[in-house]
Amino acid sequence: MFSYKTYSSSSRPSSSSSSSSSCSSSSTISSNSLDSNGTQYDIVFAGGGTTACVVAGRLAEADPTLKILIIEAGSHTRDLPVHVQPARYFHNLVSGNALSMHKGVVSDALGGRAPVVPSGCCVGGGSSVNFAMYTRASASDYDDWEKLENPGWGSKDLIPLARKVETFQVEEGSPRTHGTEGPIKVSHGGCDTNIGREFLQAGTTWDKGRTSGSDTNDFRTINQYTPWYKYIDRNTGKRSDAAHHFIYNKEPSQSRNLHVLTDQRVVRVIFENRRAVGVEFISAEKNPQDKSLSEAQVVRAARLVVVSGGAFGSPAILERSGIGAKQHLAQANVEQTVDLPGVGENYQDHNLVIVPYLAADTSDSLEDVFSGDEKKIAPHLAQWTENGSGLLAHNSIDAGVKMRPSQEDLKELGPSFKNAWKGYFANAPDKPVTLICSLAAHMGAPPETYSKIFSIAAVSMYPLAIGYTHISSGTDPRAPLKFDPRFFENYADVAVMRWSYKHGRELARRMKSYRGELASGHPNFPESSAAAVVHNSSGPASASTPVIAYTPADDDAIDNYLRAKVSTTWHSLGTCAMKPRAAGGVVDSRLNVYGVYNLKVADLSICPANVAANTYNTALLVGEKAFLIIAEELGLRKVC
Ligand SMILES: Cc1cc2nc3c(=O)[nH]c(=O)nc-3n(C[C@H](O)[C@H](O)[C@H](O)COP(=O)(O)OP(=O)(O)OC[C@H]3O[C@@H](n4cnc5c(N)ncnc54)[C@H](O)[C@@H]3O)c2cc1C
Repeated sequence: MFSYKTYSSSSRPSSSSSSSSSCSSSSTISSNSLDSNGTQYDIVFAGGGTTACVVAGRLAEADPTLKILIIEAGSHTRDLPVHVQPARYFHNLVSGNALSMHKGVVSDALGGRAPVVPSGCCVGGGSSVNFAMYTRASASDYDDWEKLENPGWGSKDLIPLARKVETFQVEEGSPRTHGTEGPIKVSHGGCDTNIGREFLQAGTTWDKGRTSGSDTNDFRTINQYTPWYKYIDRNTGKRSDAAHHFIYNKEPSQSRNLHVLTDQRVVRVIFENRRAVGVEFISAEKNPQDKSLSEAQVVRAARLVVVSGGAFGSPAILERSGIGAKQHLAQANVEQTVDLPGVGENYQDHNLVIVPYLAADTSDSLEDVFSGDEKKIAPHLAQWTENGSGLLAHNSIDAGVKMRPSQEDLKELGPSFKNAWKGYFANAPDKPVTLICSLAAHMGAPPETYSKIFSIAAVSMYPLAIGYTHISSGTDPRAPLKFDPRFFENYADVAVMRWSYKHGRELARRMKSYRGELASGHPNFPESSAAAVVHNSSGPASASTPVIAYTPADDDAIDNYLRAKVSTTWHSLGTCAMKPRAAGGVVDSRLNVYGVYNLKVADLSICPANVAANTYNTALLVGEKAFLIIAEELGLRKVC
């Protein structure tokens, strides 16, 4: 077992990160040491990602006397170009810096692959590394949460918080659903691309069953081709993440008692008589000499411990604290203190394929900014530095559609999807089945013969796959997790992606920039098939060109391709679900962990069910709601 060292001003950990040492150390927010006044805080956050930043930042504003500590496994992100310049997200993804990689088990459903699901690992978590795509859930998603005995979590409660959190810098947005004064900025980004415009053009001229509009993010609109907005500040061109907009932006008067300790991993929560009184943590950096993990430290929380480690980190912290299913705890030599079999179960994500198409030389592309070559990036950097515009203030994604199938589409989706449709979608008209968008970019190595590529991404919104994540070590928070997302284990999930691939392909070949298909990024159709890959094309198909006819052999080729290619959408959630304990719940509707006191979970692990959107927005809403709950319990009535 660990020996504890309790923090005092003379026993501070040293920073293990170069990026954190490059941050200003003038305020407690940027330094990497504990409060010199002592070891006890009012509230300690285990994890400093998206949701934690919202809750801690709001609490610090509401009561600057509250002593708050955030312990984050990753490093500081303050003013670092790789985090604040939006298009650098691709670099983060390729380098794996500021990410944790979670490797799943080898799966037959994925053609023998082991899926890898990254999550954010830095101050700001996912919000500081994500693609900055702005989409919002369907109102019925939150209403479904409320029906699971979660009063106060329905759309009528959360939509006002969605307005509160954002400033929508797009003229077309309705003030009924969009905000004008919140810290998180949403805009078109630094420019728009011809690829986005062509996608909208193809959708509205060819796809007669769907409409076009300016905003599909009012929690209700679906089946509409619209511009796709971004978490980018129109005025500065900077990423609108939770770290810079809830933590690093604080005035000294609000941040004196708000402390962020980076590069440290929380091992477990410390209890006295089932009351959470602090956490134990160790350096996040694995030191080969440190076999005993003997340098564990403890910090105390007088009023509350909030576990905010995300869908992977939070269940792991609970399990190492003795909270979970006996079988999983026993395998990691952890003594069970609370029997909560739902911990680490109910893992959910979205399925993604990004399909590449050959593009005309005149097409806009983020290939230079994605290249990582600073010489190619230089002109974009100059423009961004001058006025925050251009492709560096972009994510390549300008347009999309949330798709719900027509009767004809339902035939294509086939019998495997029938029960899902009847049970989940048929009576919820605001729920899309898939989301399709264009990218002025190629998310892979550049091909040898063509320099320009655009892509079409398809994301299924409610995969039936439900996975799990559990600890493999009871003492080492750096040990890999036992993880299986179970992607594609239900054939209906494959059918949804096959339909999405076909629809996206029809759109792509009608876009003005279309010049054919990058064969390595498409199914291996028989050469004689009418569906065979088009190696090059002089231009697009017309709107009236008949759709491609696929044979059963073609469908098999698509299925095999999807099994080989499908990936995470980085939207992990659900592993400490907010629902009744008897139904496998981990937290109640006030985010309290069942069976103990003074312990809450606040992040996307609490989602009891999936949402039809990229998940940053839901993390912001969970943060705003958690703040209201905690503020009320602390008696900060002014803000409630
Ligand atoms: C690559 C990527 C691209 C994405 N793209 C988009 C997008 O374009 N649009 C969108 O809406 N959403 C996107 N998302 C999803 C979205 O960003 C996340 O769903 C959201 O940020 C999750 O918030 P969270 O608070 O639940 O967890 P996180 O933000 O992941 O925060 C959890 C934090 O806890 C820390 N932690 C974990 N365990 C410990 C421990 N033991 N001790 C200390 N710290 C710990 C982690 O390091 C992390 O910083 C993307 C995510 C990723 C990773």
